[in-house]
Amino acid sequence: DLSSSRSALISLSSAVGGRTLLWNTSNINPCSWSGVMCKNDAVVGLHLPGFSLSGKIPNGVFKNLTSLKTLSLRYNLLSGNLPSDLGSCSELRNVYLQENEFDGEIPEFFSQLRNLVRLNLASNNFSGQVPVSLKNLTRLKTLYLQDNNLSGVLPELKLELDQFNVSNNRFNGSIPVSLSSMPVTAFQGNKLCGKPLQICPGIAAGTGILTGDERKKKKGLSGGAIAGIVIGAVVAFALILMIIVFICGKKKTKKSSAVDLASINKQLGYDVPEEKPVGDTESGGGLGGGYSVSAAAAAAMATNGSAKLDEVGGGVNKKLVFFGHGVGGRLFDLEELLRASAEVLGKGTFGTAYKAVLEMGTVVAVKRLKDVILEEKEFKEKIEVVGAMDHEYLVPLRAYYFSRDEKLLVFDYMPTGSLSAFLHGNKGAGRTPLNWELRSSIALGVARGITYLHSQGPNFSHGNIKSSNVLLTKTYEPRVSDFGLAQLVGPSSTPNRVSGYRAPEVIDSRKISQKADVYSFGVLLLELLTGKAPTHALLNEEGVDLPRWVQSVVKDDWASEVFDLELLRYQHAEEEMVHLLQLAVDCAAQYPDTRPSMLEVTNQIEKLCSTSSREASDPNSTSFADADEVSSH
Ligand SMILES: Nc1ncnc2c1ncn2[C@@H]1O[C@H](COP(=O)(O)OP(=O)(O)OP(=O)(O)O)[C@@H](O)[C@H]1O
Repeated sequence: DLSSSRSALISLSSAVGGRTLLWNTSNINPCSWSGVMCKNDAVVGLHLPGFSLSGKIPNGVFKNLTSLKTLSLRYNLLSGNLPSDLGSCSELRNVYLQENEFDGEIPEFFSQLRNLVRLNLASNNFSGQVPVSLKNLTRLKTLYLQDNNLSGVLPELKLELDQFNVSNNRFNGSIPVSLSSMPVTAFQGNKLCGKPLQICPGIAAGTGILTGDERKKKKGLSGGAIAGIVIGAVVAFALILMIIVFICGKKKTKKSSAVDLASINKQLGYDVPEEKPVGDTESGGGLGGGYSVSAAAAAAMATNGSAKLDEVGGGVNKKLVFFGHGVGGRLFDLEELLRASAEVLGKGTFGTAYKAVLEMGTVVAVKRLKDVILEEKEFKEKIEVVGAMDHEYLVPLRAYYFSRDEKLLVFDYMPTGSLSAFLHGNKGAGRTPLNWELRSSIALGVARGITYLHSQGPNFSHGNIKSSNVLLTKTYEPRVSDFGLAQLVGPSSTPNRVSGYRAPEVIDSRKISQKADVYSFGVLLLELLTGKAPTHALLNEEGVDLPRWVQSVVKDDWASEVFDLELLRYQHAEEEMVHLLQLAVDCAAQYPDTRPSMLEVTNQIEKLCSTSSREASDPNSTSFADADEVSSH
């Protein structure tokens, strides 16, 4: 009953401390305490991830919490053995104990928790063997044991697991057949062999698989082993050869990208002297990346006047066509653009993007389009529509250039890079963490930008919404880029790789409906909340996309289990996070008709952001403890 659960939680709190010390224990109803979830007057969930808990969990806590369905104590500093009375929580479905310092063996009692679906014991100090009795857990879908000190042979559990990982332990022997379809990464960092890793030495074809123990008994090298070693040596040699070839190949491609802008000059009719790879010369513009146009090429261009330009494209006077007032109020000509020192920013679906630093320090991003199949007139019409878009949260297209051989687009340069790089790039020291306020304001800005595009008419859509197309200003304000480009290029350039953002109904990526944009935006929101890239290798190996992964976790668990680790410390905002998560899931609905419109989405995010800023500025809710109580309902 609730009162015994209450005293159990109080004894837990006094043993492990952390943020459970903020529990208002004078309140006789523990269901209002942060992280405690109740249903029908029973505690069914205990969610204390990243709560700064430390020390040992005393015995006797869990025998008074037998209705628990979910136990999440991940990312704490809990140590010692798991208390044996945890085995009495027979309703448990989800157990998240990863990233602690628990030690001892994996208790046998887990095998009595017949409802277990997810068991995550990763990144602890567990040792000993994996109990064979886990095979009784017929509902188990997730078994994560990586980064422990477990040893021995992996037992044949014969479970239908979706997620499995035992990497970085001390297991040996052969991998059981029922686990052979798991990815290689699930087993790395052990002394294991057999599918999906290399075949175990000493197995003659058809003789079946030996366990580690059996193999130890076999002395000497069998014919198979010798053959294995020989084949291994040959393969290793071939690999080294391939790596050498690959590295040489890479060097070459670097060289060619180094003079990309110079080669544009050539095509435009300039006399470009023999190119020198910039990596070898001094990069004149002083750009760290060093992909500058060689100084000699620039000099040659400077002496060649715009007369030469007239010859390109059949005598039509080709120049940069500007929209509005140029970049930072400055207009420049093609020559100046081509003279600029340039640095490759990256290759995208529609071509390569460069950063170009012009005279007087003006910086622009230039996109060199490939595979444009449109005639000039049609291209002009379409690009003028893009150029006419004018909104705070869009990256403005400043100018374009069209000739038979070259199509260039000039945008404002965004110094902080893309949201994608920020979310998934370097997470090390020196990086500004993306806190909840930043993430929600980025979500709002992007939503406003897309809503603006959609408001131009029913046929207006972005067509390629993803986190690498959300660029950030110095103050981390978002700017949506790349809108309308999918319509300019031929089918070969349309993003056909499984991107994770594309709505299921989309067949032709040049024709993306507004509702398909909404889907992509939903995936982008999920990415912001979970910190997981929709193209995340782990997700893909499991054949699950981000929306389905989130839905499965939310359905049989608590929504907050999906949030990015970095967001865990903003628990005062959990209610808003859960709201945004729900909105994201709605956007990424399977059927277009059930998705909200971008305008509705923007309105909802606006509401959500205004509540959180109101709370933050409300003097009555400044105390962390109070804020916490509010969010736990
Ligand atoms: N205006 C800009 N300012 C700063 N960086 C930019 C700008 N435009 C693009 N980039 C960066 O250049 C790189 C390549 O961009 P690009 O848009 O060509 O490809 P993408 O976004 O990866 O894919 P796609 O072509 O499908 O949109 C990206 O990393 C992007 O962050």
